[in-house]
Amino acid sequence: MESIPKILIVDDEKNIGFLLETFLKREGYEPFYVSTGQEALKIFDKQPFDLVLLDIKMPDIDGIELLKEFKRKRSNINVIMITAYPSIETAVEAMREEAFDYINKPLDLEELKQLIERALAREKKVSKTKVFHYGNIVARSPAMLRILETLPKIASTKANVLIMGESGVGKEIIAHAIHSLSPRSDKPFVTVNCAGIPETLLESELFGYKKGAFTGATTDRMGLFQSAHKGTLFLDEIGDLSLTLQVRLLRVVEEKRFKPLGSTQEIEVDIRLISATNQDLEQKVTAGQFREDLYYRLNVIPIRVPPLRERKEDIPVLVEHFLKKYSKELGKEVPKISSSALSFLMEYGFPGNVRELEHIIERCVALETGNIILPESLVISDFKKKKHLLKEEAQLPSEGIDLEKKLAQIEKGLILEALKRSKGVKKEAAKLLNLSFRSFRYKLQKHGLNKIDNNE
Ligand SMILES: Nc1ncnc2c1ncn2[C@@H]1O[C@H](COP(=O)(O)OP(=O)(O)OP(=O)(O)O)[C@@H](O)[C@H]1O
Repeated sequence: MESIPKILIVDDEKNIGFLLETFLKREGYEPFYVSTGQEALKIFDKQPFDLVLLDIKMPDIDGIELLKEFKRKRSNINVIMITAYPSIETAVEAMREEAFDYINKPLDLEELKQLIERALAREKKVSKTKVFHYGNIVARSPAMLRILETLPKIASTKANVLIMGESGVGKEIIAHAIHSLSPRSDKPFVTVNCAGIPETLLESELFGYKKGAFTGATTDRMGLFQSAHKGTLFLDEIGDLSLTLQVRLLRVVEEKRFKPLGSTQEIEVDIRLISATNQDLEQKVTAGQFREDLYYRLNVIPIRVPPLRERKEDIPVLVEHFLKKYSKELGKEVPKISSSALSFLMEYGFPGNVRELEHIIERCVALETGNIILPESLVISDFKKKKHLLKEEAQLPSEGIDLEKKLAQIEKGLILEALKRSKGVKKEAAKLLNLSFRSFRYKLQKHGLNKIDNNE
């Protein structure tokens, strides 16, 4: 079933806003009108709009600034600019900031209708290969897109969510997105890591204590349950929670109230619980290590995040995302990744999932001096790399291969890499490959690369 396209209208002239709202409803869309830039930014974070109609002249935030902000938040959002003062400069600027198009006031509704249809058709065309940007989350794999598309709906309910997946797949970032999309977004998002904290400490962290509850409790302390009141509590590594704490947690989940340690008074809380685990909780339930009743209470909406090796389409977009992120942080120009380095990453198994990829790219950006990332810049533990390369070298598909062709491909790849690294200086490229200039030139010819217009 196709959903009705949601369109955000941003215009300080209320009569135009209402006119557009009525018009779009009549055309079968779901419009949402706001009259200020501030409101627009707020609502944009909460709803998955398909298109934005944006007035270029806004009193509180300039339309172009808003456009930039929308694009920063979701680079693939289609925005049509509305302008009362047609000027080449503003139109050019809007297009430079990647607005879909612009339309002049007084509005020609027929023209607008066609523009909207074109913009939405483009959205549909690219949706199969689109890169999803939500806040800090980027994804392209169908598996992740399916998960991300459900988040606004999940966020609009109060149901508890259990996110399952290996370490580093992005469970916390998803939990955070659910919170930001929810009506609780302006209330706290509190994270608790249930692993590695001794039971008694975790208990006092979660529930807080009264002064004198135990030796060392010199003042009252508010627990995390209370800090998350009206907001979201994210319980990471829930599988590590002791059976005693599971009982206490179950009570809070069921009764929405609890007593801090040493207190006789109950505190009522209104929290949405999102839990995460990298363990097989069902198996823990069977083994008697996790309470079944608690499991069902926490797992009202399950989200299973696949490991990165099962959604390789995400690797290139994540690489690009992290390259930009860390170049910006370090004040460097964004480097490009060579095709050989990218293919290495595409083949790699990422036992540490997205976190591992993020660290690899962070290190690369920090250490890289050139503007192209080569396979050797990827600091993956040597052991893993060697094992991986050996596997690569020894791979022979069951149907066999055309050895000559394969070797020629490898040769061409290495020649291109050498040329890149030597910035096109052929003599240096030849040196990198331990070839005489003559045989290097011969090989360029053989691979049809002799047209490369570079200095020798
Ligand atoms: N789709 C994504 N887009 C951008 N960044 C991501 C994505 N997925 C994960 N990350 C980044 O990878 C790192 C690990 O993600 P996160 O902490 O959410 O994983 P996790 O599954 O909760 O890990 P753990 O089980 O170890 O707690 C974070 O820095 C996060 O920002």
